[in-house]
Amino acid sequence: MTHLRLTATVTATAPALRHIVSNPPVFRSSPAVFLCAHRCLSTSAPRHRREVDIRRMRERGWGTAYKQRKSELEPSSPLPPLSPPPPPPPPPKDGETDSSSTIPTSYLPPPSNDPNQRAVPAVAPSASSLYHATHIFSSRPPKFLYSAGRFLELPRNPHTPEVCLIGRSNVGKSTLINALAGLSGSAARSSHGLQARRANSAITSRKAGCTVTLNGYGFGEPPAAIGGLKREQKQEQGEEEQQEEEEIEKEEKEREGAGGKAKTTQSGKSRADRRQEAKEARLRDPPRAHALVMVDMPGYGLGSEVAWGKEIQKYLERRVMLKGAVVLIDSVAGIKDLDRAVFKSLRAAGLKTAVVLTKVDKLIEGKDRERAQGRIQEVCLSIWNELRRIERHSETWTEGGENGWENEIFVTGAGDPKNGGLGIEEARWAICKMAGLVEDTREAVVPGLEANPAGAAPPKIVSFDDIVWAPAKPVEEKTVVQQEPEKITTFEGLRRATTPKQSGVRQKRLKATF
Ligand SMILES: Nc1nc2c(ncn2[C@@H]2O[C@H](COP(=O)(O)OP(=O)(O)OP(=O)(O)O)[C@@H](O)[C@H]2O)c(=O)[nH]1
Ligand SMILES: [Mg+2]
Repeated sequence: MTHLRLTATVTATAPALRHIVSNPPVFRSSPAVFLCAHRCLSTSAPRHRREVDIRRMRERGWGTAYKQRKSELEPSSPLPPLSPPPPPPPPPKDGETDSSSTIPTSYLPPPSNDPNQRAVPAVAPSASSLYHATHIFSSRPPKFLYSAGRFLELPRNPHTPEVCLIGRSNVGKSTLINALAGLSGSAARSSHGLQARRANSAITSRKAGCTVTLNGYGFGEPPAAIGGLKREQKQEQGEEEQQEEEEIEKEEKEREGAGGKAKTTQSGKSRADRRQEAKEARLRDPPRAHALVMVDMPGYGLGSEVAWGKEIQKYLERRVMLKGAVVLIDSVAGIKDLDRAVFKSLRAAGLKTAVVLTKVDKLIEGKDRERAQGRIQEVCLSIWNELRRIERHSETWTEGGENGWENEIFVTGAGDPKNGGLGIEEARWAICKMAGLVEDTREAVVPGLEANPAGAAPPKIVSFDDIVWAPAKPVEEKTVVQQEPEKITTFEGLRRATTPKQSGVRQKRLKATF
């Protein structure tokens, strides 16, 4: 009786549940609802658990929240369309200030001639590419694929791009995986035990050394051309293969009957043998089921083991579909010796590398925006300095190189209980870009130079014949008189003034043509 009632409840609510699960950003404000919906849909969850979940969701008024959202979004489709991108979140009301929203989520190195040498906030990716990346991560719940203690225990992956998260123990790798999957701050960080495994989430812990194996998680739908073939297409493909095999068998029988030998290749195998091998390989490797595989690694440092390091090294060097590594650095602790060693390993493996700062919410908490940003910029600068130093010993692992390191550093607060989700959309985008799933369509902008200053009229385009040429100006000689040196009041200022560049007592005559 209970079973029947439960089945009926789940069936009746399934479209709504699926809608909630496929729209995590929309339901981010109600993480409990999202988690419960996620668990209810998971067939592996025990019956009593699902019933409790549904009851809890009702208590939390999920029905009202769902109905409101449903009327705002497209009612018939379980997934929102890919374009146009969703509207940006509404601006905060007067008096309601959210410090995290004002912190830029990615930084670029300063130009070499910048005297301040401060990290420069990067231009945000386009709304549609951000949306595309979010769609890959949250169009359906993640799937826990494997847990391998050794490199040789890893299942084969001949087709799906893989990106791994690597960092010191307790830096927040597993929490970031959960946040990428759409869990809000507190749900992402308090994902423990069997319950987390059942919900296909990564297990997190306050204790260092929680993750001890390489754990793979599948995200998103596979592209239709590779893994997501429709049933008719698959049937057609199967029929063609069968026909071909039959023809080969027939040919060989005829040859054998005529006293000839079966046609063999240089390796001594007949075409039929090779075809058989290929068929077996196809059966061994299931078709592509995801757009992307994320691998959560055991952390290095506190609570780690030497053997893990060896297996990770093998993984970085030999995994065929590994498209890149995301190195996580704790924004409070900054870069450490072990991180430097890992950058060197990535250089040796010739692997594309990106850096993500974690736990930025801790920096923001209780500090004003300027101070928090100053600290973030400091950490970014120390990371770039380190990367540039390590890069000197390689010709290929270079700044911005195809198999080098990304100079854009992303900042996140994946486990922030208050403002969970800080920088997560951008981190998703960076990972998808690494895996070749989205493109960077941003134009390179020189910091400090706006492409089109606000209020300026766009330039008028005229034909070549209509161009009115200005009369040539006579070349004039200009005397540039340098300003009087400023008054030195500090010891630091005195030291600077003694350098030949800034002494500034001589007048220079410069000949300039305009
Ligand atoms: N405040 C805050 N805490 C975080 C954040 N990310 C992770 N944490 C906390 O940091 C601790 C470690 O997080 P994990 O995700 O388990 O770290 P890990 O890197 O997977 O650790 P290992 O598996 O031991 O290597 C947990 O207590 C999290 O709650 C964050 O963005 N903000
Ligand atoms: Mg972990």
